[in-house]
Amino acid sequence: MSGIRDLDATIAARAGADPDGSWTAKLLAKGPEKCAEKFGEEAIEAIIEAVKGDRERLTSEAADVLYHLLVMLHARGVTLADVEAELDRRAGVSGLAEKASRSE
Ligand SMILES: N=c1c2ncn([C@@H]3O[C@H](COP(=O)(O)OP(=O)(O)OP(=O)(O)O)[C@@H](O)[C@H]3O)c2ncn1[C@@H]1O[C@H](COP(=O)(O)O)[C@@H](O)[C@H]1O
Repeated sequence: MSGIRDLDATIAARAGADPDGSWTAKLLAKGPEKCAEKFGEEAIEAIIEAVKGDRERLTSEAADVLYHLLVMLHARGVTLADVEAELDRRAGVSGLAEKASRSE
């Protein structure tokens, strides 16, 4: 998934760029709430394509979702490394076992 790391680095680099020349800079300049709103919109569009079963459209919307997720995380100072550390923490723990431990 080096593509995601490259994209994350691009987003970080664009953060201080001129909003007139970068969608990322423009979105970040609008604040974390707007970034979260856009992420929500893109997630809904992906849900619609998943329900419809359009593989090509779902792939495209999934790319939008990942991009907007990274922008939203950046807006709140959460790094991809933070998320990867959380994923690593969960690795090897069954989701069923984790759920059971929460309901005790
Ligand atoms: N992956 C993306 C990416 N995915 C989606 N988008 C943009 O996200 C926007 C969302 O589209 P919408 O139709 O929902 O938004 P809109 O209707 O144009 O805007 P609103 O009316 O909702 O405000 C579009 O303008 C897309 O171009 C992206 N913009 C940038 N990237 C990546 O970020 C890099 C840097 O981009 P810039 O910051 O623009 O230089 C690019 O090279 C890409 O790798």
